[in-house]
Amino acid sequence: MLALTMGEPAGIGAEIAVKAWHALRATGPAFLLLDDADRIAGAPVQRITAPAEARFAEALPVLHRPLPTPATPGRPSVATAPAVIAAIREAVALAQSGAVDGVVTNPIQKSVLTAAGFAHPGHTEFLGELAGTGVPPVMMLACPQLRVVPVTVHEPLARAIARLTPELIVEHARITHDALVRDFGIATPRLAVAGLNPHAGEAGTLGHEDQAIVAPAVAQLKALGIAATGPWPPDTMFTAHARPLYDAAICLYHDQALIPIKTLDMAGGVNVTLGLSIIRTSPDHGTALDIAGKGVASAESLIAAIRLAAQLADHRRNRR
Ligand SMILES: NC(=O)C1=CN([C@@H]2O[C@H](COP(=O)(O)OP(=O)(O)OC[C@H]3O[C@@H](n4cnc5c(N)ncnc54)[C@H](O)[C@@H]3O)[C@@H](O)[C@H]2O)C=CC1
Ligand SMILES: NCC(=O)COP(=O)(O)O
Repeated sequence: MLALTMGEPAGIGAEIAVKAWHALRATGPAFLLLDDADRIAGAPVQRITAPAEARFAEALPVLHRPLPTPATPGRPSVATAPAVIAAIREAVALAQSGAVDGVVTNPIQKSVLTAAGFAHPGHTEFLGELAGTGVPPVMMLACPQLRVVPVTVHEPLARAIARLTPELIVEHARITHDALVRDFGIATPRLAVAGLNPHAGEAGTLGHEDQAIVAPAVAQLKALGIAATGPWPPDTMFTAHARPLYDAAICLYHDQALIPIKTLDMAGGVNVTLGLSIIRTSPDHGTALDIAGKGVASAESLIAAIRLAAQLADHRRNRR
């Protein structure tokens, strides 16, 4: 059993949760939804007070957490932000207590939570606070053809580049390596570290960072016994020819990682947080306010996130 959070109530979260229930009710993985049960349409709802009560094949189990004000599709409100945040907290607590196997989060409207006083750029950092393990929480996006890990995430590009150090790259690569072994069942993960500049700096003629920052990070990783390579020229490392040569690409900034995976497989991509004491996945897309309430949202990425969370939880359990 997994716990699925409501996400932004004015977005597509409830709609794709219902679609995911229809797709998975016969086969699983089973999940419960933390949301206002009164606003769930399109599926039979079972109001539960604890995960163990859920009869997933019969109805969508909902831990009823009423919203203070009805949500209007496409128009997020700061009034619902406390409920959105509380659902994440509660899902994490359920996972920490062992009542559920992991957490799947529906997308949040970050600007609205920020306006309501939420101090984190996104789930990843909040989850690091709630369920950290002494290492930074690391974002991975995964689809069948590719796994990417951005070393810097939600910050202006100029600042992200200024923050790059060999230590930061090594730290993210080590956490990725350990998660690939522990949760993904890959015995000897191969990591490809992206370059920053065109042609990975063209021997220093197109920027110094590849030689000064990325290459030393790769050397440190090799010295640690990790099968790391790079810096890879960023424009060719995501081709069909290159992808089979590594298990995860360590990328230097948000869009270097997310553009290739969303272009390859927006529907099947899953966001996974590495370095937590619990399992957490999420669809790779956002709140899709432009289509909220129209009934046209795809639940494919959410379904992939639910399936992957169950697989990761199984791997972790079996390694104990
Ligand atoms: N894990 C999370 O909580 C995430 C939250 N966000 C947040 O979502 C908000 C909106 O972000 P955007 O950049 O506009 O990205 P978005 O993914 O919400 O939307 C981009 C485009 O993709 C479409 N789209 C997204 N999901 C879809 C689905 N399931 N089915 C069909 N079409 C879909 C939308 O209609 C839109 O045209 C922002 O506040 C952002 O921070 C974005 C990504 C992840
Ligand atoms: N662009 C990816 C993203 O926004 C995911 O953020 P998070 O809420 O999972 O930290």
